[in-house]
Amino acid sequence: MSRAAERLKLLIHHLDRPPAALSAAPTSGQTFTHSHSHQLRYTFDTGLLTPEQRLSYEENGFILIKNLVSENDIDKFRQEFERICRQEVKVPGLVVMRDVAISKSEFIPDQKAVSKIQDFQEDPELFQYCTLPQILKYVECFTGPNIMAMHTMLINKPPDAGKKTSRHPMHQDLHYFSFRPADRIVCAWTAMEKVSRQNGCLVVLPGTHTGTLQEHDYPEWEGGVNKMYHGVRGYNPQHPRVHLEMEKGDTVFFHPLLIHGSGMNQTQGFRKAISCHYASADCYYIDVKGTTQENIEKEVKEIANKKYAMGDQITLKDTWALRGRLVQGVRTSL
Ligand SMILES: CCCCCCCCCCCCCCCCCCCC(=O)SCCNC(=O)CCNC(=O)[C@H](O)C(C)(C)COP(=O)(O)OP(=O)(O)OC[C@H]1O[C@@H](n2cnc3c(N)ncnc32)[C@H](O)[C@@H]1OP(=O)(O)O
Ligand SMILES: Nc1ncnc2c1ncn2[C@@H]1O[C@H](COP(=O)(O)OP(=O)(O)OP(=O)(O)O)[C@@H](O)[C@H]1O
Ligand SMILES: O=C(O)CCC(=O)C(=O)O
Ligand SMILES: [Fe+2]
Ligand SMILES: [Mg+2]
Repeated sequence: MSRAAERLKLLIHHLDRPPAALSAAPTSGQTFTHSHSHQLRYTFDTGLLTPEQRLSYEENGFILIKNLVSENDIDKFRQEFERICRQEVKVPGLVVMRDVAISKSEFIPDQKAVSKIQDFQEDPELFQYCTLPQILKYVECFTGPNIMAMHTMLINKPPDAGKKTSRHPMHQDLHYFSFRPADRIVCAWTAMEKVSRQNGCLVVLPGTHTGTLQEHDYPEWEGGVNKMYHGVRGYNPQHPRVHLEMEKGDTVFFHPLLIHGSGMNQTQGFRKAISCHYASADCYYIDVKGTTQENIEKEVKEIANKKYAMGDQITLKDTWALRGRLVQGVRTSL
């Protein structure tokens, strides 16, 4: 038995009972409230993850799986993205974002102006990504069997226009989410081409998923910041960083409290990745009033109002309930 496997056995005890009732409103943000202090808190044994992989996720908050999505699938996603940019297909609910540095420019051809599309749950071609069986098999290790696709994104990080606006500040995705518990949420992020430090790969601070949700706000960057690109206020700059260089099809799964960002794209190409945030359907919504998430709720409300004239009654929770789609099991709560 390997060292990791032995350690795991020690840690587990009688583990792999299902997590403590998720829908019972907990008073703390923790899923497990047993007396055992050395339990695996972040993963389930479905027979897929090796002991080493489970330990690694428990300790680091992310796991990288090489070559998980086929070239053929990725090429299909790329083609659909290009059709959307050329406005050959119209997708209900889709949010299109352009980089702030070029948003006012008149000289950029259409398909190059799009830095990110969000909420493609109504595009059958792109949504296939969220239902890929090989992705869901991993997702289940973090969420359990009832799985909702909550947020979808295709990121087309543009060549930096010279103001460093192509960077994504260090943040925790949980800042945007009004559902819990955090441990039953996971992001799958797949490189659609080789991503390197040069074109702005993901940068993560391993282990930060064991902390709490931090206060987020716009970073004070001279060249400007994209809409809603909030960053963690005062994270420790000494914390070790890991640059996740990946090949086309490689997929990283990471915890929503993991502090991460992405660097400047210093190449002339548009660095592409596709991602989905999944949550256990057994999660529950929270009211973010009076929390550090009030600032993002306000912005989302403004955008939802501008786009759909939804009135002031809409909450962050409503926008998530509308966007979420069941991809496996039963829609129990979310
Ligand atoms: C059913 C309910 C649906 C609710 C919809 C709400 C959607 C919000 C999305 C919520 C995202 C949260 C999910 C996060 C989950 C994981 C974590 C991900 C972290 C992120 O990536 S968050 C960052 C992404 N943020 C966004 O995508 C924000 C949503 N984007 C937009 O609303 C629009 O793209 C935007 C930026 C407002 C542009 O609108 P649009 O009207 O299409 O653009 P115009 O050219 O007309 O410009 C209008 C105005 O905005 C300025 N502008 C344009 N682009 C940007 C930019 N990138 N940054 C800042 N400002 C921008 C532009 O200059 C214009 O300004 P004026 O002064 O001239 O009016
Ligand atoms: N001066 C800075 N202040 C705040 N955040 C930064 C700063 N520089 C980089 N970041 C953040 O760190 C992450 C990586 O950005 P950056 O482009 O600087 O890459 P890097 O990790 O420094 O790598 P390289 O040295 O290759 O540029 C991004 O999330 C970015 O927003
Ligand atoms: O730069 C990227 O591809 C990832 C950005 C990110 O972390 C996010 O949108 O939440
Ligand atoms: Fe993120
Ligand atoms: Mg740097």
